[in-house]
Amino acid sequence: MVEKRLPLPIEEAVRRVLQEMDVPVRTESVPFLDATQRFLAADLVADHDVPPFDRSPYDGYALRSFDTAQASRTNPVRLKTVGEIGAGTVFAGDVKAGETVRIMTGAKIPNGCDAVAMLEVVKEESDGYITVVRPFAANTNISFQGEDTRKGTPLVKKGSYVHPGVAALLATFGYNYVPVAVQPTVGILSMGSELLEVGAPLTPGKIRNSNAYMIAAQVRQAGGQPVMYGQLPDDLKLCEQAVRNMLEEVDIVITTGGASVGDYDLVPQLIETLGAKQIFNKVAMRPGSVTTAAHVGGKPFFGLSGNPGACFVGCELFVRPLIRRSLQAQNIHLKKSKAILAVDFPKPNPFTRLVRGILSEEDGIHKVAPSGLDKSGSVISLAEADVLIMLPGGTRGYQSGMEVDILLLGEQQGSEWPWKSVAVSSKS
Ligand SMILES: Nc1nc2c(c(=O)[nH]1)N[C@H]1C(S)=C(S)[C@@H](COP(=O)(O)OP(=O)(O)OC[C@H]3O[C@@H](n4cnc5c(N)ncnc54)[C@H](O)[C@@H]3O)O[C@H]1N2
Ligand code: MOO
Ligand SMILES: [Mg+2]
Repeated sequence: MVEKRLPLPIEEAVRRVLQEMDVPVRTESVPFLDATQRFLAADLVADHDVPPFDRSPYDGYALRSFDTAQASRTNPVRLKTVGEIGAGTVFAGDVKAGETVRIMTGAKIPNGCDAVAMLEVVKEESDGYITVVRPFAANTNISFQGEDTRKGTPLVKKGSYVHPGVAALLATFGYNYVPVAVQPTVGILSMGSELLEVGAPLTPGKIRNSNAYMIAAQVRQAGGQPVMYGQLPDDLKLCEQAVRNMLEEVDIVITTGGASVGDYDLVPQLIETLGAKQIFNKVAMRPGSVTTAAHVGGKPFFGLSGNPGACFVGCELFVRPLIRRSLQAQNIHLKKSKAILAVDFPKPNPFTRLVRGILSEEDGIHKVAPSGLDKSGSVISLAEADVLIMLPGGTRGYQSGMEVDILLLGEQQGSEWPWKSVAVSSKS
């Protein structure tokens, strides 16, 4: 008789992973370019005003507004050009009454000037003077020191993802080296006698090991460092030794395959021989119901399903938040949003379904539809999926036009806790 497993609601399973497992938070300082797509390990606070000086937003002439107060078509005002400055050059001295400085975008406003006239609105004379035929109020066309931000302003929080905008701020404030969270190492082992190396030709009964590379990409996207432990046949001794090594060497251990109840499914035996503390071995979700989570002395061990769809979902739901937490990210879970179902799901399912889906927009309405064959064992539908459509388990199906929750894939902002409003069934 096969062991009866007790399925945990997804919310509870995620909660227990975060409660009972830990990945240490470590920080390091890395050269700037290595910090992009990493997570900041310190708050970024402006240590100077931006811009750091009053500057011209246009190519033109810096002048004293007072000089132009009476200027008009019938009363043109002539100003003497006493200098020329481009960005990076500072005009030495003070600009006096009746004088102007030719100034380019980004150059510091010369002392004495309080306005800039764009090149297009002045007449340049051949005798070194310009003529203006309208007044320029004080402060016209000036980008003021500190208008972007003031010294001392908190700008980006510790745990933020270093996207291009954050990179711009880091450079602005002189971060040659950037304090970032150390990427936790995640060991990945594929178990299965049917598995071929990626480079091997197909032979009868065998398939290529796609899960390991999928997980590696997911780990990278989450902010971790994948460590490849290859693939092994369904042999307890070999797999046990490999997992023991992984437990010594990496922060998080992942196996894929053999998580179910079959003759060659080794995860249950591995849990026993390793003396691991099992957190769950069944979750009330499809795919991914056979996901196993355990820890050995606190070190996380995930036995993800061999079915690619189930393996993918298990990694996104359980591994990703652990990685993100060790990076001190603010929102460690997939971002939740809402969309309108574009197809029917008439068959009720006792477990919550997480359907690989494509998000699209039509007349301002966001719609979701499956990205392909939605079987746990299908791999092709993963390629185009940009969301997981959440269909809570229960006794009813879902119809096109209904609003449903979705989890966005490959998105950096994340959700604090996307599970609250999702009803899940605990029926096995
Ligand atoms: N009697 C039952 N059978 C099954 C149950 C069950 O509850 N009772 N659960 C089903 C569910 S749900 C899933 S999901 C799968 C889980 O299977 P395992 O985690 O044990 O994985 P395997 O048996 O090793 O392989 C399943 C499937 O996936 C392919 N696979 C395995 N590894 C890889 C890899 N690295 N890359 C690509 N594909 C992989 C493998 O060839 C199999 O086709 O169990 C159901 N059965
Ligand atoms: O774990 Mo299985 O994926 O429910 O399909
Ligand atoms: Mg199996």
